[in-house]
Amino acid sequence: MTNERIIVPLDVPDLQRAITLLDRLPQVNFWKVGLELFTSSGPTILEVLKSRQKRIFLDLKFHDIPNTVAGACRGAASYGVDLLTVHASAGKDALKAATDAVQVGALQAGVQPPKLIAITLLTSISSLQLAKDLKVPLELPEYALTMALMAQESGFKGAVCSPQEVTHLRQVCGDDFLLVCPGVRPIWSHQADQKRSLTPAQAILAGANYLVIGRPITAAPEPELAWQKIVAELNTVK
Ligand SMILES: O=c1ccn([C@@H]2O[C@H](COP(=O)(O)O)[C@@H](O)[C@H]2O)c(=O)[nH]1
Repeated sequence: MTNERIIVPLDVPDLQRAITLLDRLPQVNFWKVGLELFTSSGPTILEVLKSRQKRIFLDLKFHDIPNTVAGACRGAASYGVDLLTVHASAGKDALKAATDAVQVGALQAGVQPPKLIAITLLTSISSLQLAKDLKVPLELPEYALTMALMAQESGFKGAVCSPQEVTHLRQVCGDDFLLVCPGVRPIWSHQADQKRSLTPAQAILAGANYLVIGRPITAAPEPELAWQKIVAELNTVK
C-alpha cells in the first residue's frame, strides 16, 4: 500500500506535541522518532506508538567507537522498533558490532530485532560540501555507494540515502537491500536544508522502499491535506 511507504518524522520538541501530531494524522502508519524528540522526552513515545499499533523508525544515527555503538544498539533493540540507524562512517568494526548487538538486545528483551539501516551521507550535504568542507576525495555517488556496500557487507539490511542515489545503489546492492530516502520534496514544498532531493513520485520510480517526508507534511497549514496530496502523487506511479 502506498501510505505504508511514507515515514513521517516526529521532529517536535516534546511528547505532547508528538501526540498532537499522531492524533491529527491517524492515517500515518509509520513514524520516525529522531534525535530531537528522543533527547527531550526519552523512550515514552515508543510506547505510545506501539499502543497505537504504529511502525517505528528509531533514527538515532549512532556514530561512535564499536563498543559504544554496540551498547547503544543493544539498548535500542530492546524497544522492539522496526528500523534503527547507525552512521556508516563509524566504520566496519562498529557496523559489525551493531549487527551482533541488535540480536543480543532483542533476544534479551524478547522482541524482534530492528532492521539496521546505515546512514550513507546526510541528505543535507551537497557534492561541493563533501569535497570542500569534509575533504572527501571521492565523487558523492561513489562515496554513498562505498558506505552502503560496507554496511551491506557488515550485515546491515539497508541504507539511508538521498533519492538521487537510489538508482545506482539499487543496481549494485540488489533488490533485497532496503533504501530509505529522506530529502523527498513535492514540487509545492520548500527545500529547506535538504540538498539532494527528488519528488515523491521520482523517488519511488527510482526504486526507494521508503520515503521519509517531514516538514512538507508536518509544517503544512493543513497536514492532512499535504499527506493526501502526496498519497495521490504516489498513486499515479503505482
Ligand atoms: O540523511 C538524512 C538522514 C536523516 N534525515 C532525517 O529525515 C527527516 C527529514 O525531514 P524533512 O522535514 O522532510 O526534511 C529528518 O527527521 C532528518 O533528521 C535526513 O533528513 N537526512
